[in-house]
Amino acid sequence: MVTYPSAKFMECLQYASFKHREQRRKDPKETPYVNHVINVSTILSVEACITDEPVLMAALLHDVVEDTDATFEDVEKLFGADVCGLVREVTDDKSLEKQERKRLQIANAAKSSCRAKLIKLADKLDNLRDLQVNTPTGWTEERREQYFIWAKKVVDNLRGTNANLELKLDEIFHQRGLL
Ligand SMILES: Nc1nc2c(ncn2[C@@H]2O[C@H](COP(=O)(O)OP(=O)(O)O)[C@@H](OP(=O)(O)OP(=O)(O)O)[C@H]2O)c(=O)[nH]1
Ligand SMILES: [Mn+2]
Repeated sequence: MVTYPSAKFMECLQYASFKHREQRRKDPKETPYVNHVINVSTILSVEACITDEPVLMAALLHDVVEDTDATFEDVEKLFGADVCGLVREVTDDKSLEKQERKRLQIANAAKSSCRAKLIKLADKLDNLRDLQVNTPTGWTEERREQYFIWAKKVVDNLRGTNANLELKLDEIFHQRGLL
């Protein structure tokens, strides 16, 4: 018998909330970081109607290796090779310089699998929704504007993946005068 949500999905949620427990977002209210990864998984489930469970799980884990002490080995052992492969695809190499990481996000977007592209689209949608209402602490207007411009370059390389998510992103780019 299949029951929803699955035990594996719940374990994923618990693991992500534990690993990100001390991190906060950069918004003035210092939202717990885990809210972002929950948003990304929820966008995929509710707004994009994705039922591919490893994708929804990888969405919960998409920043766990990049931003906590978790390793790909941990993720593979706990959640399997499929979920781990997706997390790998969406993880930036933090040892690289920021400019190079930003350049690689644009270049790698085009080469990603369809399932990884879904996660990246939802990730950017959540970050941009947040940026529409908040300026992260310490950011100038110019930096916020540059993020929208860069995010559009990433999204342009993710197109043809999910019409609904792309429409919602395009509404934001339109509002910012980028489309
Ligand atoms: N909009 C927004 N972003 C926040 C907030 N707190 C943290 N972030 C993260 O900040 C990143 C953008 O900041 P940058 O200065 O451009 O990049 P950096 O953190 O990698 O140095 C986003 O990462 P990214 O690489 O675009 O994506 P990802 O790391 O989420 O996968 C986003 O996840 C917040 O309150 N609002
Ligand atoms: Mn993210």
